[in-house]
Amino acid sequence: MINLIVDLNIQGKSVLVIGAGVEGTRKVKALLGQGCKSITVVSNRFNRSLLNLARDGSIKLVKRSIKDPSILDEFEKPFLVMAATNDKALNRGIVERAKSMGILAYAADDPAISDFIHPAVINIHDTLFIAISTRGSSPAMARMLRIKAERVLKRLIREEDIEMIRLADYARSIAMKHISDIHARKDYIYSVIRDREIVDMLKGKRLEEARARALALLSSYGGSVR
Ligand SMILES: C[C@@]1(CC(=O)O)c2cc3[nH]c(cc4nc(cc5[nH]c(cc(n2)[C@H]1CCC(=O)O)[C@@](C)(CC(=O)O)[C@@H]5CCC(=O)O)C(CC(=O)O)=C4CCC(=O)O)c(CCC(=O)O)c3CC(=O)O
Ligand SMILES: NC(=O)C1=CN([C@@H]2O[C@H](COP(=O)(O)OP(=O)(O)OC[C@H]3O[C@@H](n4cnc5c(N)ncnc54)[C@H](O)[C@@H]3O)[C@@H](O)[C@H]2O)C=CC1
Repeated sequence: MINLIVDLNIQGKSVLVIGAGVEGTRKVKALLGQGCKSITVVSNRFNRSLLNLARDGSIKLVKRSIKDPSILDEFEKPFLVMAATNDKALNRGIVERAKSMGILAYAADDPAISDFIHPAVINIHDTLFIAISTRGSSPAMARMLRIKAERVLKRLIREEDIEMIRLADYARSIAMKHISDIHARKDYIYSVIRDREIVDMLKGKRLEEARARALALLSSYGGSVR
């Protein structure tokens, strides 16, 4: 299997999750922080944690014993369908039907037919995300290597690197407006992230000073902000 690793943006999109057991619940929880327009869960039973999420309005539950993939026709066309029942044939049928309707589709038990799989993710301060995928060969190894890599990466990637990501985000948004040449913008960004003074300021948590220095560097690349 060959997959293109991407970082999927589902903000403002509607998602339909089918099957609300252990995996379905995990998928719903992963979707919660993604700013989806709606998360609808269809299943013949629901656990306490999903019932609570439905009560506070975070998700919508539809209790239904599903016979076949035509269940999809009963809903407004979502952006993404995630099949997570423990019935492999049903999951496969749902994915096939969703695909034929032009909907992005995933089955928790079938990486070969899914449009994507979930890698193991190292989340560093909600700013840097490192994905580890074995492309379906061994989820357990993806998890184990995630834990191993986490120990090393959390030492290697320091707080000032994370602060630098935030500063570079600020610097490049300014550069987009004030430096017209793309090559000059690139040189400018590298001058910011390699600047010893800025690195020291970030280490010392002097964030305002670091921003000011980043702004001052603009003038050497044809831009200036008054
Ligand atoms: C294809 C994929 C589809 C997808 O879900 O996207 C998939 C499929 C399946 N997983 C199964 C089992 C397990 N999954 C885990 C754990 C994780 N599974 C994840 C991803 C993926 N799992 C995708 C491939 C990713 C890749 O290859 O790299 C992780 C990385 C990310 C996440 O899910 O968030 C997360 C770790 C997160 C973390 O800790 O960092 C464990 C370990 C444990 O629980 O301790 C086990 C038991 C041991 C084992 O089987 O390895 C089975 C049932 C097999 C059966 O019936 O026996 C299937 C179905 C099948 O393969 O048919
Ligand atoms: N992606 C991953 O990391 C993993 C995937 N899996 C796979 O995910 C699948 C689901 O596993 P679990 O969540 O542990 O199972 P589960 O038994 O906890 O949940 C299945 C859910 O689907 C519902 N369901 C089943 N048939 C239905 C129907 N016809 N109509 C309505 N609802 C129906 C059940 O009521 C239940 O809520 C399995 O096929 C398993 O192989 C399992 C472990 C990890």
